[in-house]
Amino acid sequence: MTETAPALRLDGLTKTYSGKAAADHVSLTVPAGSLTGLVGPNGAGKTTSLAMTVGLLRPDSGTAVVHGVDVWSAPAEAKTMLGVLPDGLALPERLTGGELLTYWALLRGMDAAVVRSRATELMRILELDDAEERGLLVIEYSTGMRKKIGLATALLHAPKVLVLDEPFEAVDPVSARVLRAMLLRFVAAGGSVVISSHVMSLVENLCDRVAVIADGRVVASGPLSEVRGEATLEDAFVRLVGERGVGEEELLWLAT
Ligand SMILES: Nc1ncnc2c1ncn2[C@@H]1O[C@H](COP(=O)(O)OP(=O)(O)OP(=O)(O)O)[C@@H](O)[C@H]1O
Repeated sequence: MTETAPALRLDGLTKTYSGKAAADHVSLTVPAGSLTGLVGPNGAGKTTSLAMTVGLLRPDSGTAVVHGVDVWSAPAEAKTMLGVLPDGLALPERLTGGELLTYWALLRGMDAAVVRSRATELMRILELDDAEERGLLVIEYSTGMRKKIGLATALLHAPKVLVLDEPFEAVDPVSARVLRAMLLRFVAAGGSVVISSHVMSLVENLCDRVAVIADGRVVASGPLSEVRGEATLEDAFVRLVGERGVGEEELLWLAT
């Protein structure tokens, strides 16, 4: 690990499905201590890029390096530094949240007492403690609760870099505030975060850097103020990715 290295350096990450590039030479630097928002239209390549970044999807070409460690040539070392919330996280469902966290952490070789105390604290802060007391299984969780337990698994081993695919999706406003505070605390303590999101106001309020991806390519990246300029992030986003309205002659049948 190199202390002066950026938290993440993506260089030319490319993934092609049936001749079409889902990610097309995606390059991005995430400075240590920053909170970066990754935004882009549906199907732009955000999930594909993040999955290649954290070692879940093998790139056709390109590299992903976390604090100087190549994710694909030194995966074990890289993954100790990464906390990941993947898209559509498949969780073992016949466990309570607490059991899931314990199982996850013991697989990572963590000390059982440390796991117990961190899991209890995380579940209390994320308001999953009540469900745990009732013995609720993850299969019985709501969508937002599943997102929260997924986040807890990402945080449990105290990573240096969090890569979170749509962490705020389906999370209620009170929990979203808690999550924001947790991420800001994480960054203040020297961690680095990348989140993907479709909620421009959230990215604008939370992130200090932003990357816009469209059609598999990074079309803008840098400090939030530079990417959005004088406009709002939403306006800058629409300008960068193109606008699509509903024509006067379209969907007329909806009004009949
Ligand atoms: N396993 C796959 N097989 C074939 N095509 C895929 C596969 N995974 C992703 N794609 C395609 O790659 C493109 C990028 O998908 P991706 O999920 O990365 O987009 P996204 O930006 O995360 O979208 P969203 O905002 O809707 O979640 C899409 O056209 C998608 O259909």
